[in-house]
Amino acid sequence: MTAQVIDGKAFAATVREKVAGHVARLKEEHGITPGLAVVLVGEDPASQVYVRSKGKQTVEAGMNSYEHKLEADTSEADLLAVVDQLNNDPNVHGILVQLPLPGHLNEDLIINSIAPEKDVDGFHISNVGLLGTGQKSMVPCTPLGCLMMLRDHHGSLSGMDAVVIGRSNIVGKPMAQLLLGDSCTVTIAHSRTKDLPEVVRRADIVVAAVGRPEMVPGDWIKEGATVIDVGINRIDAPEKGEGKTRLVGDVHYESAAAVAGAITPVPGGVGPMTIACLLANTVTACCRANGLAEPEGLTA
Ligand SMILES: NC(=O)C1=CN([C@@H]2O[C@H](COP(=O)(O)OP(=O)(O)OC[C@H]3O[C@@H](n4cnc5c(N)ncnc54)[C@H](OP(=O)(O)O)[C@@H]3O)[C@@H](O)[C@H]2O)C=CC1
Ligand SMILES: Nc1nc(=O)c2c([nH]1)NC[C@@H]1CN(c3ccc(C(=O)N[C@@H](CCC(=O)O)C(=O)O)cc3)C=[N+]21
Repeated sequence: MTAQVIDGKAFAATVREKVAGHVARLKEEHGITPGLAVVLVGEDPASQVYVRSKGKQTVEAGMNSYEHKLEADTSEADLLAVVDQLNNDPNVHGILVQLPLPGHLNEDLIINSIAPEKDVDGFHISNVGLLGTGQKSMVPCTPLGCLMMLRDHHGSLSGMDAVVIGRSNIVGKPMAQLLLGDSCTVTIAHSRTKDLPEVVRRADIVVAAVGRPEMVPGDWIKEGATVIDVGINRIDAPEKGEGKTRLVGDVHYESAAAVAGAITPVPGGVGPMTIACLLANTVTACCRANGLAEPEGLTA
């Protein structure tokens, strides 16, 4: 079998189009422009690339983008003050503090200082609790993007065996909650899991969010399974020339695509969906803030 490629890049473009449509309507009918503020502390080059691309897509969707770039040695008090100012700014409907933060800053403290209704990452403990209890919340962008692709491919996920590799707060755990919400039988695997290959072989749906380049080979994948590769790993690519690099996922694409029923590529899979869902969450937050009906199909 050769897997169907799930084109996250194309799917993300359709999500962004829907977002842009809602933004246009909010402007015309209500005179409101949704705004997204992104806070970047320090100069991590990968983070700078993401932040730039988020800002560009925010503006392309017709929304306002506010970028706050702070020095790497910014104090916790100063960062909290920036978040507080954004919490109180009526033009800002979504706030994202780019992670990871420099080591001297307490990530939990900073994330939990964001007003939950503006927490478009869905990382605030209130949103985590709401998601865990099946209540309306802000849903983390990366797992939301994965869920949208899975629903689009399968229709119903009910009764499917899903294995999520990785238990981080930003990907693995919320992904497992969403799959459970769609009535999958969910296993969360991690670095202490015994016989990971056997666990993964049971899965109808595999979500790999490990951060280890090409760790999951094709012979761990059940014939016909759907593989969602969250990993974004930059590795050396001497074949492209000296000092060149390329992006790979956490799944060994070639061998997995030979047995899977469907698979997301890297790049062009989960990454673009993450940003599209960030824009979607911003529109959702803006509608909720203004007591307006929120767009359908843009959240879980
Ligand atoms: N496409 C996108 O938009 C995004 C992509 N990413 C990418 O997704 C990947 C995961 O990110 P994130 O969740 O933040 O990463 P973390 O490092 O926070 O978590 C990694 C998880 O993988 C587990 N793990 C590590 N090694 C193994 C192993 N050998 N076997 C089984 N499990 C293992 C860890 O287990 P333990 O808990 O036991 O240590 C941990 O739970 C990264 O490549 C990241 O770049 C992340 C966010 C967004
Ligand atoms: N508060 C916070 N929220 C995040 O959502 C968040 C974060 N911090 N920190 C970093 C991770 C990573 N992340 C990505 C988003 C898009 C791509 C993406 O669009 N990737 C492209 C390729 C980009 C490239 O070429 O480098 C693709 O996969 O096709 C990747 C990774 C969001 N993150």
